[in-house]
Parts: sequence; structure tokens; C-alpha cells
Amino acid sequence: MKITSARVIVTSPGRNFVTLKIETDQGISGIGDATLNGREMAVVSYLEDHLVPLLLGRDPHRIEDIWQLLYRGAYWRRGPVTMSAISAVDMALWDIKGKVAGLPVYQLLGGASRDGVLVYGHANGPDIDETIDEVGRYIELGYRAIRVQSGIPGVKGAYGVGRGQMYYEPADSALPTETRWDTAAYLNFAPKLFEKVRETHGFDIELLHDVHHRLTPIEAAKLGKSLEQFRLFWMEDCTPVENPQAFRLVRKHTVTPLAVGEIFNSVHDCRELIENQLIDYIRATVVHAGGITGLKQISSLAALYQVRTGCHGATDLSPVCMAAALNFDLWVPNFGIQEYMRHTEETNEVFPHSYSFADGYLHPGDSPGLGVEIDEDLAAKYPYEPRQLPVARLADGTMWNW
Ligand SMILES: O=C(O)[C@@H](O)[C@@H](O)[C@H](O)[C@H](O)CO
Ligand SMILES: [Mg+2]
Repeated sequence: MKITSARVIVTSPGRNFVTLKIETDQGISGIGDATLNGREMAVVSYLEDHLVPLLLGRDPHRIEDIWQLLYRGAYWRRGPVTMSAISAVDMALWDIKGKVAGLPVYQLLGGASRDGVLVYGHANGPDIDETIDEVGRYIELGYRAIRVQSGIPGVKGAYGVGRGQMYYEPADSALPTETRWDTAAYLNFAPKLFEKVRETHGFDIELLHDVHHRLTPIEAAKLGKSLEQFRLFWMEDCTPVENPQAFRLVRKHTVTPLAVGEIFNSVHDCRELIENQLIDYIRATVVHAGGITGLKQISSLAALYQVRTGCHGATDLSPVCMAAALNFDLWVPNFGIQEYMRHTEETNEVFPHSYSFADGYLHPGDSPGLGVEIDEDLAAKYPYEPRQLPVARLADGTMWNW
């Protein structure tokens, strides 16, 4: 079997997605997600200019060998652009292997370890009352785990608060939107938010919260401590992770479980946090961490330390990534939870898929391969739109972490 073509498709049904399609001499094709939010075209160029020529004529069954070729062969290892490109190739090859075998990819990985994949949805609102109503709506929809984010009085553009219901799209304009950040206001507000959510909705539902890199380690420790009584499933990205040792300080002060890793792109980024048991959930995901092959390396290391997976699943990860993540999640022994931010109808039409939601769980379905396709005619109707993620500044104008 030989790869005869590899094409990059950029489409923007509400937001930008980059998809790689690999075709073979046996008429079987596979697709992979290569979306890097706000930096999409860098990955398009990496794929078209540097990887596609390397793929032509190769045997698509040699997934591991091609992964090693692209990883080692670049000389310049790792980094989000390189690893998103490698991820797309890896996903497309697993898709092809599944289609040849006539099996969903989770069967090739070792089969299902569970009946369904526990997911968490996003409830958010401009203030506490509306956020609490949103949590109620998610409970009615059947969710068992819900991420809660709310607007904060005096903070312009708090992270995680959407402009409409169900969909949250932070990359909202061609040049970054400027938001404000106020740590003191947030630290006062967050415990009040969770107190009200627990008061209204009780303790039977799992609650999660994303701090989105906004705090220093000691502030993060303080927040974790003040939220302990509300028994969060996790507190995410509580402080920037360039220095993993910062998490020692957080850990020393709180038993609120910690989740990190949505911006990681290799097992090496995860190693120090995992080996020192500084986190409870690793958030690396298929599209940014080297595909299913990269994620297998990460989850195997994590399993040794009882760290569980909690793959990133925001809407900037396309349904192709979601399908791959769900095949991985259904198999991976040390699964924790999967993020599930719903895509818009337009996006779902461009990427028809076999995964489905019921009772708080997603299932990848049993279509051969990843269980997702791209409707290329429809995709062509939504041209690329330059969009970047927002930035955040403090009240005095100092640049902060968005
Ligand atoms: O946990 C999450 O889903 C996030 O932190 C994302 O919304 C993140 O901001 C985006 O994926 C950035 O592209
Ligand atoms: Mg996050």
C-alpha cells in the first residue's frame, strides 16, 4: 500500500480548522486535525512545504516509523507547529489502518476499557445567577461533570465567558482583543461562585474550573485551599507551567486536584510534573501532542504515577481530533475525563461523524477508522478567516497571561 497524495484543507465554518487528507493507491483515505488556534497557517505551511513531499510513496501502515521519521528527521524537535503537523499525519494514518482492518481505531489500540467516555461540558454566564442557571441546563442535558466559569464584577472579558449559549469562541478577531485581569477581584469572587453552585445544585455533580494561567504559585495555592470545601474534580492551569517546579508550592498547600497540559506537545513537557506527582490529570491531546502515537507515550508514563488523562477538547480542536481523542479515551487504561465543548451545526455538517452523546458519556461509534469524514464541497464554502486569541492586561496596563 502506498500514499499517493496528501492535501491540506482549511475551512472556517464559524472558526478555522486545518485538516490533512492522505490518499492511497487502494482508494482508502484518512484524515487528521492540524488546527493550532490563532496560528493555523504556520502549520499549513509546515505540512505543505515540508511534510507532504516526505509522505508520498510511503507505506501508510508504518505509523510508528513515519512518526519517528517526522520527529527525529526534522532535527528541530518538538514545538506546537511541528507537533500539530505530526499529529495530523499520525491521526490520518490510524484512520487508514482502521479502515483497512474494518475496525474502529479503539479496537486496534487494545479494545474498549469502558462503556463510554465521561465528558465535561462548559457552563458559563456573565454573572453568578446566570452561570448557576447554565449549570442547571447542563444537568438537564444529562452531563455528570461541568466546568463552571463566570463573569467577574469589574473584570472586562473574564476568561471562559461566552457571548451566546453553548458555544464559546475566544479567538474572536483578526487582531487580539484586549481584556483586563484583576487577581484580587477573582480570588474574592471564585469561592462565592462555587459556594452558590453547590448550594443550588448539590454535591452529586462533578465541578471543574479553569484558571487559565492567571495566578502566581502562591495565589494558586490560596485559591485551591479556598475551593477545597466545594470538592472540585479539578482546578486547571492554575499557574503558568514553563517552570514545572512552581507546582510543588501549589501542591504543598492544597488537596484540590490539579490538571495541566493543554499547551504541551510532547511527553518531555509532561515528565517532570508526572514523575514528581505534582498533578492529577494530564490534559495533553491528540492534535497538539503528536497524535495517538504521542498520546500513548504520555499516558503510559502517567499510568506509572496514577496520573489520569483529561484531554483538552475545546472547539478549536476539530471533530477530527474529537473522534481520535474518543477512540483513544475508550481504550486508555488510566482515563480520567474528556473535555467536550460542542461544535456548531455548521462545523458538524462539514465533519460528519459517528460519535454521539448520551447520559453524560460520549462514544466514538463503530465506524471503521476514526469515524469522521470531511465534506470537501461544503468545507470550500467557508474560506479561512484570520483570527487570533485575546490578550490580557492588568489595570495599570501591564501585560499578563491570557
Ligand atoms: O480548557 C480549555 O478548553 C481552554 O483553556 C481553551 O478554551 C483554550 O483557551 C483554547 O483552546 C485556546 O485555543
Ligand atoms: Mg484550559
